[in-house]
Amino acid sequence: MRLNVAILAGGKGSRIGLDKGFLELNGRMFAEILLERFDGCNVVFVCRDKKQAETYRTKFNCNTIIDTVKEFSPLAGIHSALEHFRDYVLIVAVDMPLVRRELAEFLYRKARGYDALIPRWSDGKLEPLLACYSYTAVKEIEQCITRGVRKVSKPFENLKTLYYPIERLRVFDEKLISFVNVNTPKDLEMVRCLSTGTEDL
Ligand SMILES: Nc1nc2c(ncn2[C@@H]2O[C@H](COP(=O)(O)OP(=O)(O)OP(=O)(O)O)[C@@H](O)[C@H]2O)c(=O)[nH]1
Repeated sequence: MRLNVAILAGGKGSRIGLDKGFLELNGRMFAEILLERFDGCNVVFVCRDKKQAETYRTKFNCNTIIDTVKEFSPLAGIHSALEHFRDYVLIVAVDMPLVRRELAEFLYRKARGYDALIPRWSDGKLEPLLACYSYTAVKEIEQCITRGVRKVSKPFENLKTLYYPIERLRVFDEKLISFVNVNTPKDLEMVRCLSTGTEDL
């Protein structure tokens, strides 16, 4: 399936002190790993500004777009991605290098007919940065941005959203490592351990 994939890379990475796309796992940068993982898909990196986009294009030979609203939140990146594709978009954070392609493809297929599909843990916690959004959500997102609402999941409270139980995704990813994201040096160590012995990483 030819997915539309938008990789959010516009964060500051202040807790780890580096653009998270440049972090390395088994000698490859996260951005490279994700580009390869979604080989054959329509992939864009959503960057915070022209300078970052230029760096990504030079370093990774990839397509880039820029946040519609500067220094807002990942919601601006999602908005920008929807305006770019004007269709369904799988959103992946650049700090999730262990995402499984099969799981992502399932989310993309399952989102048909909804404004959004957001994976949800049994305790209610959401994973809006490994989720699928429809262009039909764009107006609601704009309204939130205009009101200064930065919370990514907020616009979807008023839309036709499928909150998909994450436990059911174990068929694609037994340990659910797809959802592990790297914020700190300790997280990076954990991801390096998890990737040991994992196929295709
Ligand atoms: N395009 C875009 N991506 C963002 C923005 N803010 C965060 N992200 C991305 O969203 C994901 C989660 O970001 P966070 O971990 O919450 O924030 P961060 O700024 O990357 O890191 P910290 O500065 O340590 O909080 C990462 O992939 C970021 O690159 C934004 O304003 N625009």
